[in-house]
Amino acid sequence: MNTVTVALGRRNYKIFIGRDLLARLEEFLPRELSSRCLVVTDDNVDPIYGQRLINVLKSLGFRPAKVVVPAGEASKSLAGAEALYDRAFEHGLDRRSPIIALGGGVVGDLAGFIAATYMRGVPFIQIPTTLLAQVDSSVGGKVAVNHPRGKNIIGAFYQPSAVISDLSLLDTLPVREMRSGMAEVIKYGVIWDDAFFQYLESNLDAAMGLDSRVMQAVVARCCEIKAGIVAEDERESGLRAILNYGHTIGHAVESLGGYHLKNHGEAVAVGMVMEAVLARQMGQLDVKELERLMALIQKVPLDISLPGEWHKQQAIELMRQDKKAVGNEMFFVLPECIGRVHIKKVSDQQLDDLLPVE
Ligand SMILES: NC(=O)c1ccc[n+]([C@@H]2O[C@H](COP(=O)([O-])OP(=O)(O)OC[C@H]3O[C@@H](n4cnc5c(N)ncnc54)[C@H](O)[C@@H]3O)[C@@H](O)[C@H]2O)c1
Ligand SMILES: O=C(O)C(=O)C[C@@H](O)[C@H](O)[C@H](O)COP(=O)(O)O
Ligand SMILES: [Zn+2]
Repeated sequence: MNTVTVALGRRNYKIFIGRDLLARLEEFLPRELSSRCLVVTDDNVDPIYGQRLINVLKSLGFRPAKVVVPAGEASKSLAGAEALYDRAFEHGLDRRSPIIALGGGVVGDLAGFIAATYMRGVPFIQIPTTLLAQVDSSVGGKVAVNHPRGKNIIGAFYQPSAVISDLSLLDTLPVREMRSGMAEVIKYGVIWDDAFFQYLESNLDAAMGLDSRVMQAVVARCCEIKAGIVAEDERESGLRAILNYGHTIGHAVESLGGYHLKNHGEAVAVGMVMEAVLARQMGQLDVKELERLMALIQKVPLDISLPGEWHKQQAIELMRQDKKAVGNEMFFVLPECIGRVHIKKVSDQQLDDLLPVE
């Protein structure tokens, strides 16, 4: 097992990474929790792991209630949140009652939003069940629901008390979701660590085949990188924005595809390639580095074509709502080489030159 600490002073917490951790839950939970707790999961994960978690919690003396939301991005909404508040009240949760997210990034972001706001904050435990959630969304405290006009618009920075990344939960993950998670894995190589990118170039097949040693190394390295960045800039006043590489375009692609033509990781893969092409057009990225990125993404394989529902002007409007934008000015995370990115203002003309019409 690996343990990674997110160093935030009194709000320090640990990420536990290994196989078969669910059965050892007691070792990882913080002390002084109330017995009543709320498990949030979705209707794909619940039939596979829901009852197992409930049984473990009961064996530890907890009195768990469970909310099962429909799988998919639509559950990450204010309406979805309201149902969870109701359940929290009905079950008599108090300020020491943990909210436990058992699922992918959708469940984690939604449950975290409830934990941040119910009674102005209750303990939050992440048990991520997708690769994407284990390497990214369960770490760092960005919790949110979507607004019809934009993704993650209503949210908070609210850190979990512990993250339990049980790698054996990935055994049942559909291959499409493995590939999607791999996009965010590749992101860490581009923004921070060429050696890790090289490791992926050599070990991608083993990772996709869920080789235990490789998967352990991959999830641990991603968490280490994210933990370091979040510890330095928890609320994204500077450095943390590099975690948003691929997302300015990616979020627009995800939204234009109605959140189903491309899921989050698939859209981020498109965004990473297009933002690398933008860096290249601006004379900042060597063509060989762009080719390395495209080769690794295609090896996953992830499809880097735009969704059928692509409309250039709508995409630009969506990009203007990006949280890195200041007034009318748009900022992008652009690679200089594999392992190093910087944040750069991009003009309307530069964006117009990059994006295809249809
Ligand atoms: N907070 C953050 O820092 C952060 C970072 C990255 C992404 N996100 C958000 O995360 C979301 C995407 O997360 P995701 O890719 O995990 O998607 P997801 O939560 O929708 O899960 C993907 C699919 O896999 C299923 N699933 C989950 N675990 C499974 C398992 N072990 N076995 C079988 N099926 C399983 C789910 O039911 C779902 O159908 C987006 O909303 C994105 O905005 C947040
Ligand atoms: O943790 C971060 O910071 C990230 O940006 C990680 C991203 O992968 C993630 O998709 C995040 O939810 C995007 O946040 P947003 O601020 O662009 O909504
Ligand atoms: Zn992301």
